[in-house]
Amino acid sequence: KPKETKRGNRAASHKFMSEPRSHKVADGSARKRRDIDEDPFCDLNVDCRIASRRKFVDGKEYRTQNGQCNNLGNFKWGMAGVQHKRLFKDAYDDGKWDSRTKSVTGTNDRIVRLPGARKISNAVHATVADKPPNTQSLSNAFFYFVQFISHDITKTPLGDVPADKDCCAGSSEKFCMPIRVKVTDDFFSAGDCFDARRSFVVKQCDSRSDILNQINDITSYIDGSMVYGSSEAELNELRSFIGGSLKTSPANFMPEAVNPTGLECDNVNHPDLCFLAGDTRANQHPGLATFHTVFMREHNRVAADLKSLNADWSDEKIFQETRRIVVAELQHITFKEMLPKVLDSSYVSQYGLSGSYSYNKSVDASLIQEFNFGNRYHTLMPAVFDMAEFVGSSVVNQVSLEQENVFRNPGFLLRDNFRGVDQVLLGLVANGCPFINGLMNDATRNFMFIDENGKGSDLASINIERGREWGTPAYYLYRQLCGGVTISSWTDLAITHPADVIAKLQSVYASPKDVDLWTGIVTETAVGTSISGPTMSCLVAMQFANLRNGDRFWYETSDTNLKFTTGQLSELKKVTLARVLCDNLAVATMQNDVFSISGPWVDCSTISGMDLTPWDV
Ligand code: HEM
Ligand SMILES: [Ca+2]
Repeated sequence: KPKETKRGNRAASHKFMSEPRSHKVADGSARKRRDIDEDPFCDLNVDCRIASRRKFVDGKEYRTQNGQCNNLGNFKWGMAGVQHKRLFKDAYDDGKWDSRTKSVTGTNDRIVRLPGARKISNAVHATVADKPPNTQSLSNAFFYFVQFISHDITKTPLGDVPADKDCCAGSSEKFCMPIRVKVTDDFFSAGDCFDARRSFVVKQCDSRSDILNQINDITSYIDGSMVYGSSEAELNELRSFIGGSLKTSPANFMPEAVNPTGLECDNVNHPDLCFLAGDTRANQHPGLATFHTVFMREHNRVAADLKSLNADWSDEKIFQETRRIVVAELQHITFKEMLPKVLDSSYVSQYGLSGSYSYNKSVDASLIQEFNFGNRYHTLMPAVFDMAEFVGSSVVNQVSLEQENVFRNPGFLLRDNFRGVDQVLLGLVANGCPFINGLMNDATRNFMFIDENGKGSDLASINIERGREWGTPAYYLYRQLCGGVTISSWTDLAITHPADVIAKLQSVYASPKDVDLWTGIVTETAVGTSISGPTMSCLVAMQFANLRNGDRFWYETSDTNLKFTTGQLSELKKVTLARVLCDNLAVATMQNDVFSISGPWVDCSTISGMDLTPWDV
């Protein structure tokens, strides 16, 4: 049973990020991140007409593992390892890579610096009491599923800092990004420091410039890369090579990692269990790890059914067909169940997220760096983590834990003789996530990833500093781009931000044009019953539209070589997350809509799902 501990006190200097894995360049070799600044993709020209660049099994085409040649004219669009795109020119101080630090109120002769990240975090994002529940009845299952899908889309690797170099002690290592606490507050003392690192970077391909850009470690397409990995090598570690299935550990859990380095399993209270998934962040939280477990099981469930329908299929054929089905389920659930709660229906229709699909080969699905901030829904983080069980016909919380004891602690899934995963899921569906506003609970603002001294870190400060070190321009430009609104005075924010928030922003920033993108968008008032303000909605909708329209393998494709049959597609469209959960967990009762806590709980047998008979070919 995992140990449960108490909150600790303050941080002095604390390493909280996982170690980077070596960056795999296109030729398959691995080089240390700190040695690279050329982008190996810039001069690479892959001709997608060559069959070996794509993936064929028995003459049928499937997605490549790293996303290569999804777009036949531009092999690297949406592929793992490619640069993030920018909507605007960078805002680096030197136009190349120096973090954005200057206020617009300064001049060349008299530079005014932006307020420190922790200062903004304290003034704008701090909660005095735990946040009230949201008014939309959104469940914690919603929160962790949004994270699960976000981990299909973006993962920005960090640069490497040698273990003997201490960024907080003033090391001049290239990728050091110490975030310093300048004034003593309720949790930290002046002089404390979050030992963060800058993201890994490569030179922009345009040879006239030395501008450095961040890259995506994973495929941006919604292709289940968090389940299957973003390279053949990662996938090979996960496959059993028997009957198309994925490896498991006892009681049908994900396999345990041989080498847990960099896999976010280092909670000081339970460091000895670490699952291996397609994404390195799977162990970050038991809620997230539960979805990883469910979709690994779903893969194996579907693979077993396909094998019994088609006894002559090879392991490879069953594997690829199953992956294709599971990816279709993920795409369907994301667009039919998740996005309508993330975005107001006006954005869903304006960006064509619900209409009929037609592939557009000129759409680049690679990650838009500003979406990365738009999609950091960290302000919805629940203060506590509940595990629940059925008692009679009601779901009752059994264990309630402080989040910081749960982070990076996947052992909860095995609790109670392996019933933990079911209890986590019931807890996620039965309990609501907090109100949507720019405030963060202490768990992520003060106690994230505590070390043995109970010392944690501040995700709000990190998100703000991350935007600056990426040279992401300030919020006001995106408000202009997305809403056509020019921000020149504080009152111009009144359309999007409540008065008390504007006052908080004004208490730290010298100008409304200084407001950092993440801070600006998470403090916007959400549109309708969604969880996103107008600028956030626009950034999120833009990326999801690209992920759909720019994906040649989208599950609704009508391409004769790639499409599902009409019978298959109509079965796939019956899938709901509730059904997937019923099929893969030891629960007999579920809500039809697991993203809402408003119920009712119904017998799993009444929740319809897909019938695989149309795959009997
Ligand atoms: C269990 C709760 C969560 C924890 C502990 C957590 C923690 C973190 C951390 C430590 C980072 C890296 C920050 C940086 O160095 O820049 C991060 C990034 C991110 N988070 Fe979360 N997060 C959580 C939930 C979520 C949720 C619900 C979403 C919703 C979509 C989300 C979206 C993102 C995104 C998009 C990034 C940037 C990913 C990248 O490209 O590297 N997170 N999160
Ligand atoms: Ca992906």
